[in-house]
Amino acid sequence: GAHFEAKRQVSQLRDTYDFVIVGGGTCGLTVADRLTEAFPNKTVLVIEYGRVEYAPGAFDPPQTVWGGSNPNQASTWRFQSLPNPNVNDKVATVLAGKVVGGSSAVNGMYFDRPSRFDHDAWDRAGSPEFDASKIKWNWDSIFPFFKKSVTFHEPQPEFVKKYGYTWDTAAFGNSTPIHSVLPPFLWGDHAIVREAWKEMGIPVLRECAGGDKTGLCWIPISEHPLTARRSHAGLGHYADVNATRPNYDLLVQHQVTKVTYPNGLEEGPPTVEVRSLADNRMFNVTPKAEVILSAGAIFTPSILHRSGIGPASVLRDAGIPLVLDLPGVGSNFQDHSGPTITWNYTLPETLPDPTPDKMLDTAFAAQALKDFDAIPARGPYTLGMASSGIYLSMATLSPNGATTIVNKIRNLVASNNSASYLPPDYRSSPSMIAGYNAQLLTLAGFFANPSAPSLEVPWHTGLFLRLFLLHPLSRGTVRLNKADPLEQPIIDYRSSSNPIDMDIDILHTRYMRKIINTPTFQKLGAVETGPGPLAQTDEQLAEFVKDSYTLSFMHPCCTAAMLPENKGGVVGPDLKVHGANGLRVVDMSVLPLLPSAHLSALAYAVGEKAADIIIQEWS
Ligand SMILES: Cc1cc2nc3c(=O)[nH]c(=O)nc-3n(C[C@H](O)[C@H](O)[C@H](O)COP(=O)(O)OP(=O)(O)OC[C@H]3O[C@@H](n4cnc5c(N)ncnc54)[C@H](O)[C@@H]3O)c2cc1C
Repeated sequence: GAHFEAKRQVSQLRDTYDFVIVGGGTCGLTVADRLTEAFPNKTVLVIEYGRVEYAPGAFDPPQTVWGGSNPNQASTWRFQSLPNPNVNDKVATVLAGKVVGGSSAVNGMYFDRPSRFDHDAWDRAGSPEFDASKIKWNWDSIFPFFKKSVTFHEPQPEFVKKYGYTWDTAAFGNSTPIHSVLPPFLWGDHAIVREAWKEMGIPVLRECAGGDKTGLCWIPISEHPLTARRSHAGLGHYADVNATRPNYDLLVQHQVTKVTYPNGLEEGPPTVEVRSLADNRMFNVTPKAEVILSAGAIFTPSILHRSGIGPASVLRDAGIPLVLDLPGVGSNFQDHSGPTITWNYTLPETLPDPTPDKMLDTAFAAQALKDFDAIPARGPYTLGMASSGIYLSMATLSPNGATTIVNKIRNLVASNNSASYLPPDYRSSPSMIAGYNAQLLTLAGFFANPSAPSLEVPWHTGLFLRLFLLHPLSRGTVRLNKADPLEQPIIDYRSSSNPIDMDIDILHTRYMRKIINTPTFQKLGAVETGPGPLAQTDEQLAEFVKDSYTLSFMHPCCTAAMLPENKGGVVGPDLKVHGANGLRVVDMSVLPLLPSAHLSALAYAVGEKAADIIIQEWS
């Protein structure tokens, strides 16, 4: 099922649809699958910008196993942000899938889940306004949908023995053609860093997908257990189900430009304006039931902006007539980011075999290809971007540091000064300021909580560790490009615009560099190269952080947040846009806060829960 055809082209569109889903990505196809399954008599149209493509995995041949991004990757958007003045004017590069399957078809396949605290915070952030809603997004309410959203395949006993894999099947539902595995191969040095982490006192956890994840985790990757080829939404939620769903239509290579309310916002669902990429022809589709925006955290706010739904001042500036003033649209932008520490082993001959440089050996590389094409597949090409990760709370890795940071955040809120760190174009919005203050207090609570992670470090192979700032305090924006509003929006990360983020990055660096002194690293003659032994003061470490900073780990989110309107929210717990009838958002825009995990497992779970909400409403 790796290659598949779009079922219906534009000439075959039906006269009417019940649901129109904008964006055939991770969330959009999950919802489409569930709606067409639950409602055989209702029709669903998914409109997708990209096309149907084979989507290779993170290391699908013929590329080398250690080199950069996959040259065979399915189509992606590549966005360049504005420069970030607080990080040496660096520009973030952020990708997103432009293909059926969306970002699940191009991502690194690392398949971790957030912690229970992330989800419990969503409910708290919506309180008291959302308290009356029957729909909850706390951990207990979303966990069943995490389980439902993936089929986990237990590793073969030989690999359990070889690598020491552990897991808990109770965390998985195993009823969906979205697959995850612990890979049948790890590079020799994978065990080195795991061992060093244990020596640092980091607890080893049996399973991290059940809500509790402060410790050292095995992380599954999203691929098929037999072929080791990428498992993604375009396969699991379209190709694998579509033959039995005459009510499921997919229209590829079409861009949704905007939604309109010809009879006013009360009279939904809106009309969807569509542009054919082949000939620029424009046409409209008006569903009977709902429009669901699932274009991702960068394009969903752009569609809303073009529709006149967004911050009044921003729309005025862009020359777009205001339909609905919602300051949160394209605001509250967040992404994971962080510095990278590096080292050398001065006794490299003692590293356990095999190491990735073996791929330069013709016989080893040829065998790797053969192993990848075997059933079940084996060897280095079965890997995703990482298979282990640590998730540590600030209160554990630096109790004093955490107290200082928590106090700084609380003082910032108490002194009414937090707005000065917000983007200028929403600094004066009372709802955005109220929402930001509530978020800051929630994050202070995370940092004080010994069980809520603040730092993630995923691990694969090599001589570097990337230190993910899981909960940034800085907020950015996604705004229309006035020169060409149909193309890429202007993305402003504003990284470290709240200086406390830099304090946290420094604290994470100070902690993680201790790995060099562990017995395992010392046995290998490990020498720190970044930050390097000369960097000791906060000022020196700040320079290191800026120099080595990755501004985006490709997890843009939160630009149409599930929050009350008076806290800068765009959607309610039912995912309906505040004040706009028949319009929902279901994608990574709706997160109020970045979670302590990469986003794809969460995107599937949000899609599953959203589908459940919609099904209940229309049953
Ligand atoms: C390179 C990369 C690496 C990543 N690595 C990981 C990882 O290892 N692990 C992990 O968990 N997460 C990872 N992520 C993040 C994760 O995959 C995404 O956050 C998640 O898949 C987003 O899901 P979504 O449904 O919000 O959006 P998407 O899956 O991106 O779907 C949006 C869809 O909307 C379509 N679209 C956009 N605009 C329009 C329009 N106007 N009209 C019609 N269609 C439109 C797009 O083409 C796309 O198909 C990575 C992401 C990227 C890009």
